Amino acid sequence: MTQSLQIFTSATRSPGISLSKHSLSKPSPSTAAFRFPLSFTKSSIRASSSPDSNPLSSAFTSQVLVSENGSTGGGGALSSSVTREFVPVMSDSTAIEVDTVTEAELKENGFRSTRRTKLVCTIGPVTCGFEQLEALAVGGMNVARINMCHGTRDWHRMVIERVRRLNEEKGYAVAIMMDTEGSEIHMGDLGGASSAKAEDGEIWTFSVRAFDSTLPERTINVNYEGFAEDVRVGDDLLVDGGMVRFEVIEKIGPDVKCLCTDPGLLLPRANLTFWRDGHLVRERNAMLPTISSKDWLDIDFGIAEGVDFLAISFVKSAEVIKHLKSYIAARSRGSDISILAKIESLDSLNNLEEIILASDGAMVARGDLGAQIPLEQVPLVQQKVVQLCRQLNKPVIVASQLLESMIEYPTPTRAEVADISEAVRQRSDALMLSGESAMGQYPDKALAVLRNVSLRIEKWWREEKRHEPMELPEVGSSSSDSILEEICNSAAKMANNLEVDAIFVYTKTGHMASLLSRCRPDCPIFAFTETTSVRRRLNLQWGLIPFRMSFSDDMENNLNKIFLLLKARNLIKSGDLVIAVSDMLQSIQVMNVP
Ligand SMILES: Nc1ncnc2c1ncn2[C@@H]1O[C@H](COP(=O)(O)OP(=O)(O)O)[C@@H](O)[C@H]1O
Ligand SMILES: C=C(OP(=O)(O)O)C(=O)O
Ligand SMILES: [K+]
Ligand SMILES: [Mg+2]
Repeated sequence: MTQSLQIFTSATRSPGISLSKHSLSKPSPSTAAFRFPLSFTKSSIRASSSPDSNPLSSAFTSQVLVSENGSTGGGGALSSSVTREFVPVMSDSTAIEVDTVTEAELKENGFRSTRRTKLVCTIGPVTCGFEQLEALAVGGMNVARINMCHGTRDWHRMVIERVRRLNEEKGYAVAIMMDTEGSEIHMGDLGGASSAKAEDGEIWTFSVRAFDSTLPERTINVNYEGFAEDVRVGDDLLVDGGMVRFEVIEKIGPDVKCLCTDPGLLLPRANLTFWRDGHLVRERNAMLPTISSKDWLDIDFGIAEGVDFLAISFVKSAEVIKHLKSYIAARSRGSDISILAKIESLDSLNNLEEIILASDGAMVARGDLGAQIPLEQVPLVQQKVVQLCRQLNKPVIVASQLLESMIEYPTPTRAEVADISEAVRQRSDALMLSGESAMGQYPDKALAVLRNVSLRIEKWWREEKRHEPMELPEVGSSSSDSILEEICNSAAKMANNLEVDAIFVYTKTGHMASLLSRCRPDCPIFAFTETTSVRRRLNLQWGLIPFRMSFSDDMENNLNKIFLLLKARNLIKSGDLVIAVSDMLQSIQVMNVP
């Protein structure tokens, strides 16, 4: 039986919202009398509905319209007049696109076991091959990140093409994130070396000179012309936020002589910050534009290549995000690139809420963040950003050094596992690998650690019923937004109380799926959407399993079709309990799969 709660609003919406009971299915005595007792248990619902009494079971003989391009359309799908274009739905299970890894996971272990936390992998020299990309996709990579700090545009184009091919040929929906270089101060390329070791007591030269051929020994190129002018003797120079530390001892024209005080490995294009009297010197950085001229060219490249996400480095204010959004809107109408703000500078912390509100999501970029604020504050900032993003309904990624030791070693440290657990426990949308997958020795093992720790913590969370209440303020401004939000909040609550197997959501733009994801329900959320790009973008959000298929405005049709398609692929079975919501119809339906 289908039990539905439908919300009717008057044409003007203003005179108030009336809640009313209504069934989309044939009226039956039980649905008409339906009230929602929250003490209902899953078994009591199961016991009260038998497949035979389900009006939906008649749909098994129905047929759907398949248009010339192979997509299905719903108009009149249940009508009995069958024309040449109609083909039986039972043979049309390919009309739904779902991630091959998720499909295998669902078949093997059922709904409860699917991973809710999404995984982002930075692609670099060790993972740019087709087979290596495929291995990451098999291992659960939801988003591939390319970092414009490194590599040529041709190299990035090649990676994008390979990910696309992987999606097309092998049925994945790996999204692509392009991360800008940003215009902070960083070192040059180390003359082609993959790293250089700086030892305690050594004197190194940091220079803004352009060296034509090979770099002199113990010399580092700096990208920022004002560098030699700005630093002072006695300043501390931190590479990558303190991985290696120098003290400025002498300035000679464009060269700055520095004494190594904390030895370590220098990596190409590593970030540089300088500190004076215990404070970050940032006057000059504040003058640098967030989006450099090179970044603008990279952004044009990203738009042309159709990347799904643009992650903007060193965001200082909401204005830069708004400016970028209008730039993209003007350049490519109808573009649906999501803009993620990287929270990695002091300025971003001062304008946090505005920045997140202006963006489509955020990244806690702990690498550079740890170079700008005392390290012991980084976990607090992480907690705050993750929480704020969820409240504002923006996906959030926790990034950098999650498994740093696995660049070199095949197993993580206990501390790294604890760090990942904490990010999962905070219920961040996604975790990210950087050097571990870009240039480490064990990219697949690192990904497996993220996957296994996520699964374990999520399972523990559900078993212990640890619903940490979080106030979810209204994010929309119109009354129809409020209705959608209430529907999602209620549907998620009902799903937990009734222990349903899955929530189904039909969403054109992905918005309603993200509102459900924000509630972090116990069960997975099957998000059905019509466009491939929305499907890829939903892949970054917690708990969503995005499917692509076409659907009509008729929810009953859509549900029938989905049940048939999913059953044909053994992804659901009769008796599974689902809640269905849609942004086309303001209703919540609870039903057993016929
Ligand atoms: N496209 C690339 N080409 C070469 N090396 C790369 C590439 N992307 C990443 N790497 C390597 O992986 C390391 C970690 O990547 P990431 O964290 O994204 O950059 P960064 O260390 O500059 O913040 C980089 O320092 C670099 O050595
Ligand atoms: C993710 C980060 O940015 P990038 O790797 O581009 O420096 C970071 O700083 O943590
Ligand atoms: K970057
Ligand atoms: Mg950074």
